[in-house]
Amino acid sequence: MASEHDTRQYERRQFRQELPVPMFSRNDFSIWSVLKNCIGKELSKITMPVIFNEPLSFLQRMVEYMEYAHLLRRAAEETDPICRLQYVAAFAVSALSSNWERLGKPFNPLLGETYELERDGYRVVCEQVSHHPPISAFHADCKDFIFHGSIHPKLKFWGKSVEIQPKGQVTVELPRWGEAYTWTYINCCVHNIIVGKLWMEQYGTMEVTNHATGHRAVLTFKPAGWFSKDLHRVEGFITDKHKKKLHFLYGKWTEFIRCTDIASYDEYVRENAHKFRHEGDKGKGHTPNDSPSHTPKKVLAKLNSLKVGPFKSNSQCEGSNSADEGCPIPDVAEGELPKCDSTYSIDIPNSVTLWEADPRPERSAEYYQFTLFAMSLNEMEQGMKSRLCPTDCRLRPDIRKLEEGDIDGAAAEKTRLEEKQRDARKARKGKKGLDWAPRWFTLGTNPYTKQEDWLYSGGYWDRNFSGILDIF
Ligand SMILES: CC(C)CCC[C@@H](C)[C@H]1CC[C@H]2[C@@H]3CC=C4C[C@@H](O)CC[C@]4(C)[C@H]3CC[C@]12C
Repeated sequence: MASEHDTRQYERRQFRQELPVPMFSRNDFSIWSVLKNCIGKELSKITMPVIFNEPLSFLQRMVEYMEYAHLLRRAAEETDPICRLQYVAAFAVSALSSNWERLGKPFNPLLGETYELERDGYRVVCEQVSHHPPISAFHADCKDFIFHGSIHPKLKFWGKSVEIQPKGQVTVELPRWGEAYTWTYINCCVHNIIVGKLWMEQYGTMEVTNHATGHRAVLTFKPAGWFSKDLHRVEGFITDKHKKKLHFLYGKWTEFIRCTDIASYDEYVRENAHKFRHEGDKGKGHTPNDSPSHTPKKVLAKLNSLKVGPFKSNSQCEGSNSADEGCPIPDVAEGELPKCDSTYSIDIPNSVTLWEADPRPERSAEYYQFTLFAMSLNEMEQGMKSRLCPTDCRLRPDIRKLEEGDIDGAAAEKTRLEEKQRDARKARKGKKGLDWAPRWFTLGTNPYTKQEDWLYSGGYWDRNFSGILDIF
């Protein structure tokens, strides 16, 4: 199939490859000194110094999901529902790849803030639909697919780590096939808040369901594990509606995802049982040979629970009030950055590569570890300013100032905007008929999952922006 050619048929504009100035070093600043009094709190309620921000709004960060949108177009081209699911699942994994090494905090969107992007034949519109709790909604469409969802990122600070549990769901619709796919977000955790180098991992189980056929891709994102053998690894199965396994998917969310048929997978496991373990190996008599004899009992118990099955996402965190108990990843020594064991690479015969991450731009480290796609998201393109909705993040002065390297200016603007938001809320309070409501989305029910969801009410692209509130 010709998906590469397909993307090429769309107008290829040249976007900026770098930000205006390199970022300020954060080496002289300690996150711990800011957060030490906030253990157990929701991070959305904590004001952090701008130095820990990246010059993007969370709405823009959310749109980074679209970096590999060509996979959805590719899915729509496939005539076999299993192939379509493979590409939708690959898209779901690819959407997380830009998070690798991205440890700056995006700006909290102001209530009513919006973001739009038109690229490669698709367009997307986002809106901050709620402030407390913070909820962001997005809706992307083109002739081949519709992709929409909402995120409420719950950030919990646990002392040594910050745990992020994004609530909400995403839906992909392929109109040509009358199909809808949905899945939910997995958790992520930022380590080494007190000492050492920050690092992030994403873990948990993601179920991509095709509601029309009952096919499912159940993907497990693994915690780093002992000696970081499983750092960034993802694997899982495609099953039919009777839960029969059809294909095996494996890879790393930072690099690639591959797919093989179940027969090749079974054979591979039989021949490589000593080095390749997965949830299905449970009880096959294999003992981990990498648990040092001096490992404390408590840690070993935890290790075993991680080794034998898909990681149970947040159960360890719930109801725990110990600061040390947050993210359940005890295996990497405190303060250390896990190194991936590169000799442990798997390549199963008869595999097809569904997705491969593009390398980061050369000077990415000087620019908040942005991908090329991220570099362009806050760009004010020619002729854009007059057409944009007045609530678009590109017009936010604090983000623009940070992008230009003016930390103090950014901090002052951020404070001003947050005060303005507070004043506006106070002014609305108690005044009948002045209740704030999102402009482009309404709270409804997702027709496929029957869950509460924010659905696009349409009209944004008519570009009639009269009566839009001034939030900046
Ligand atoms: C104290 C400092 C280090 C906090 C920094 C927090 C940063 C790294 C956090 C804040 C909000 C977080 C995001 C919240 C929600 C999502 C959606 C999910 O599908 C992928 C991860 C992603 C995109 C998170 C990535 C990490 C993130 C950007």
